[in-house]
Amino acid sequence: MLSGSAQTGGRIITIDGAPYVAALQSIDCRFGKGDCVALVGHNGSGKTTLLRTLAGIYQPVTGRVTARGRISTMFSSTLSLSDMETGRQNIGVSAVLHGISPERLAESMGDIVDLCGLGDFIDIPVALYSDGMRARLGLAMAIVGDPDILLVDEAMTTTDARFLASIRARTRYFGGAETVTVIATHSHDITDTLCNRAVWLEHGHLKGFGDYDVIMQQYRDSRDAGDG
Ligand SMILES: Nc1ncnc2c1ncn2[C@@H]1O[C@H](COP(=O)(O)OP(=O)(O)OP(=O)(O)O)[C@@H](O)[C@H]1O
Repeated sequence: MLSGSAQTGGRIITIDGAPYVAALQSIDCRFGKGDCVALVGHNGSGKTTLLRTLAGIYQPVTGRVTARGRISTMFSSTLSLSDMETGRQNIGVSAVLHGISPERLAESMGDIVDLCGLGDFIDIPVALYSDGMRARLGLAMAIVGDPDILLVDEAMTTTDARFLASIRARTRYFGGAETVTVIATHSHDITDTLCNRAVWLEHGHLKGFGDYDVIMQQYRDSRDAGDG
């Protein structure tokens, strides 16, 4: 359903005297329906770059990314909530941006609001929200358009485990049979609960890819040995 392959440097290179980082090299992996994938690795290993490449924000210098289905993202860098608007109004704007008709939004708004679990806060300005509340709203806004592929980063880690369990139980994401979810994070207590696959990056290289428990065991062993 979603596959990526990019060839680049994976090192600091100099062009016309200016330094550049070739952030990913020889990445070759494929995700399918039902996968909830953790991107793991040390700081600067390339997780965010891979996520943005999968989202189409970055184009690989060589190689290609193929995605079948609609992609939606929840990235800390682009969690563009309008602070002076209420949570409900922000959901409305997101629905328009995702091409949802007013009729369809009217039908689903109650469920989305309920999913956020923000109670009365849904109708007050977002400026008054905590980080976790903003993340709850951001995740609801990311899935309002019913995407097939959901890409999320550390922004969602400020939500609590109960909320993520509820999202998993009540939506198609985080392991639902018809969708792909990819999570880039250092919060492995979250991915331990949600993910069935893992991509382990090291200095922009694919160090491991496959079954979550197997790859994470290798990753943790490597860290314990002081390699990661
Ligand atoms: N906007 C940018 N312009 C140029 N290089 C960048 C940019 N963002 C990241 N890089 C470089 O790309 C490499 C991978 O960074 P990336 O943010 O993808 O890593 P990461 O695994 O998400 O890191 P972290 O865990 O610290 O968030 C790093 O070497 C970084 O210096």
